Order: sequence, then structure tokens, then C-alpha cells
Amino acid sequence: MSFAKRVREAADPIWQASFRHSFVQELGQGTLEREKFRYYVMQDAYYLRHFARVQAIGAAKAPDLASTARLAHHAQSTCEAELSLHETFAELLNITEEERAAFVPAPTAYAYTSHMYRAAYEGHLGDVIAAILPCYWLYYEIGERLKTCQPNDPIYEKWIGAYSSDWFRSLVEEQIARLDVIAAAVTEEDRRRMEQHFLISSEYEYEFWDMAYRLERWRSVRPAVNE
Ligand SMILES: Cc1ncc(C[n+]2csc(CCO)c2C)c(N)n1
Repeated sequence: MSFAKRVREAADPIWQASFRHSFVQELGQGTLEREKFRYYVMQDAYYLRHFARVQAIGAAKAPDLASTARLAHHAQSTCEAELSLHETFAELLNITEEERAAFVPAPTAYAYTSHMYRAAYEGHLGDVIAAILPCYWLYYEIGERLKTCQPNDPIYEKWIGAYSSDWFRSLVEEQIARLDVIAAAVTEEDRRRMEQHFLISSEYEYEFWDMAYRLERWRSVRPAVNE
């Protein structure tokens, strides 16, 4: 069995929990409270800004120029996706400049992005891909599950459409293939560490839905946003 398939299986219980999460279910049914989705969109914009930087670290750590080019390209696409996400949803959801200025990353958004930076800082390209792959792959599987849903809400339909597209599918397949090529060439110890990154990111994907559903906040401190 390929490395990617193996870690996907190891992560299956937590992926199933994401599929069942009320945030995902209610998004598909169109019953998700707008406040929760707005909160999610703003936290996700923060997540994407850092995701792009982690991809750029992957580009810098890649051992061959072709991988550097692809990862750098993906970092740019994430920046563009983030910008268009911001523009489209900010308009549709009436997110104001004041709200953006007052934005604070929630503990889970901060912890998840910190986890990706840690994997990238300490490791090689395989660690970066292992940490970022659940983001692509889980969203693709969620897109597949939700694509037959009819939330009867243009905003939720737009979100589902973004993750069930063929374009998105090819992105996921590219990263799965990259993970398998790297995993086949590294040591057993490297593979164990990569599996841990994959599992921890899978846990944080679940926590991210939960964070939005609960409108998570810091208990006492209000850290200023770091770009
Ligand atoms: C918490 C969270 N996890 C995963 C994604 C999905 N995603 C983020 S960046 C990227 C790469 C292509 O742009 C993908 C698939 C998300 N939006 N938010």
C-alpha cells in the first residue's frame, strides 16, 4: 500500500468525525448559522495567508528545481485564492473594514498554522507536504460528499463548488503523488515523523470546524493580529 493511502487510513477516524461535524453537515443542508460561517471565513483567510508561506518554505526546501517551481506556483495560487475568497465572501457576507481591522486569530487557527510552520522549519519537503496534504485532501473529500447537497443558499453553494471541482482534484492528486515519491526515498524515521504531521493536521482540520461552530475565543488575552 502506498504511504499516502496508509496515512489516510490511519487518519480515517478523525476524517469521519470531520464529515459528521455539525458545521459540515449544516453547511450542506443550508442550515448553518451565518455568524458561524462568517467567523469561519475570516479565520480561514488568516489560515490561508500562513498556508501560502508554508508552501513557500516547501519551495525553498525542495531538493530539485521542478518541485521548487511547483510549490512556489502553489504558494502564489493560494495567495490569489485567498484574495478572491476575501473579495467574494467579504462582499456576499458584508464583512466590513472595521471587522477586518478588529480581527484576532482564534487559538485553534493559531495552533494549526503554528503546527505547519514547525513541521516546515524542522523538516524537509516531505515534512511540509505531509503537514499540508490533509488540507487539500480532506477538503476534496468533503467537496465530493457535499456536491449533491442542495443547501439552497448561493453562498454555501459557492463554497461547495470550489472544493468539488476537477481543478481542485488535480491539485490533490499532484500532492498525493509528491508525498509518495518522497516517502519512498526517505528513512523509516522520516516516514514516522511525516505520518505524525499528517495525523496532527487531520486533528486540527476537525478542530477548525469545531472552532468555528463554537465561535472560539481566547479566554483573556486579545493578541494583535500578525499578518
Ligand atoms: C482550515 C482549512 N483547511 C483546508 C483548506 C483547503 N485549502 C486551503 S489552501 C489549499 C490549497 C489550494 O488553495 C486548500 C485546499 C482550507 N481552506 N481551510
